[in-house]
Amino acid sequence: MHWAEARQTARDAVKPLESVELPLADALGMALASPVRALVALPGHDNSAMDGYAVAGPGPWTVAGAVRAGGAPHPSPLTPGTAVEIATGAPVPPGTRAVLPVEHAVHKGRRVAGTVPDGKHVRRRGEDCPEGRELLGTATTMTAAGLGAAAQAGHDTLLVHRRPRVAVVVTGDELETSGRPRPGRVRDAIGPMLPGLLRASGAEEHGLTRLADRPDGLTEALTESEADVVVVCGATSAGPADHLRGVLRALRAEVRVSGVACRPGHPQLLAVLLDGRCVVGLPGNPFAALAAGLTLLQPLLTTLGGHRVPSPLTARLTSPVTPHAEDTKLVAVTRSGATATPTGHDRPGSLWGAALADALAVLPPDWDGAEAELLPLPR
Ligand SMILES: Nc1nc2c(c(=O)[nH]1)N[C@H]1C(S)=C(S)[C@@H](COP(=O)(O)OP(=O)(O)OC[C@H]3O[C@@H](n4cnc5c(N)ncnc54)[C@H](O)[C@@H]3O)O[C@H]1N2
Ligand code: MOO
Repeated sequence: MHWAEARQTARDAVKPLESVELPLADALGMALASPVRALVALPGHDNSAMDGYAVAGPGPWTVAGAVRAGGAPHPSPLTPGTAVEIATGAPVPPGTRAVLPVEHAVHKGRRVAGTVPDGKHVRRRGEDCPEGRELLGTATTMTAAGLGAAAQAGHDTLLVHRRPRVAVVVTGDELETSGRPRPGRVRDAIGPMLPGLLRASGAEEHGLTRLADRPDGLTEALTESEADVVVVCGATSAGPADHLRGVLRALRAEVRVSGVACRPGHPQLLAVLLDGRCVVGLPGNPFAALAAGLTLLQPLLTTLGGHRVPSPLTARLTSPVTPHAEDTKLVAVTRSGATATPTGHDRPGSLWGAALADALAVLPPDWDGAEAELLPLPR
């Protein structure tokens, strides 16, 4: 299957998960399941944009008191020729014509003078956002600023799609999990890489299982997991130790993507189990696993989490790369403004190039050598 079609198939394979109501602080990075509206007008009252004097009528003005933000409002409307000392954010008394900033005020005993145009430095109730207006639409991913905006608008909790739970199964008789690998063995590089990829896709890890290259443990890992998605690493190919496809057949899973025309990441797969949960097979070659993680797993997880499809990012490559004759090539690059530079060192078995990079450039077989789409790498 073509690379772009495989990504779309992954997006379309699932629907957003159910919604949960969470305190603001817990909703960072999650997608809204319903819009955030302003529960109050913003700002909530006419107030001063400057520290200075709220003045009525033409100057000079007799100063008749002071108002502070959060303090008691001025007891009576201002009459022409009077002023009150006022702090930024404090409610302006009725009758206020403008606020004269303190640095523009000339003091003459109990009177102040200065020039200020009508309406200057007064923020009117509702001028930023009227009460009831939608601030953020459904599917917006909550950022730090988004949480602040929701708090300004009077919210304590948000209705968001729950995070997808992902069980990880790392297979391979040859894998070691610590230290320098002994002769003939290799360190597991995918186990340490996946949590960052899952977090960046709005998902959470729900258990990691290590399996030898045998089918029985794999069947249990797929059927007994309570995760929404099971990711199986390193059993996707056609070798005698690659059991994933056989196990999926035995479980009567519907294989939606069986191999993607991309390099690396060629033998990746996506299947849906009879109960609707998904299985993603990532190739064992570590850079191929990363490429597949961005091709099938990330779109699947962002749909489950209810997020919008991000607008594509593009850049011009600073050095020539020859596209593959038939497959989409994924190349590790570093971005700088509108350009991207290949890092090299990005053969399927090596994560060195990807570790130096901040994106993968997507080069289809018919790439014209101009702009390339970039997939940002998780940080
Ligand atoms: N006859 C064919 N052989 C292979 C094909 C093919 O189409 N026909 N495809 C090749 C490609 S492309 C890839 S990618 C790999 C995918 O293989 P598997 O997903 O079955 O993975 P393994 O065979 O178990 O391992 C491949 C390679 O990666 C190393 N590995 C595995 N897991 C990890 C890990 N967690 N951390 C680090 N390295 C890992 C493993 O030692 C092997 O060197 O198949 C090709 N063969
Ligand atoms: O496509 Mo494999 O995924 O080259 O390494």
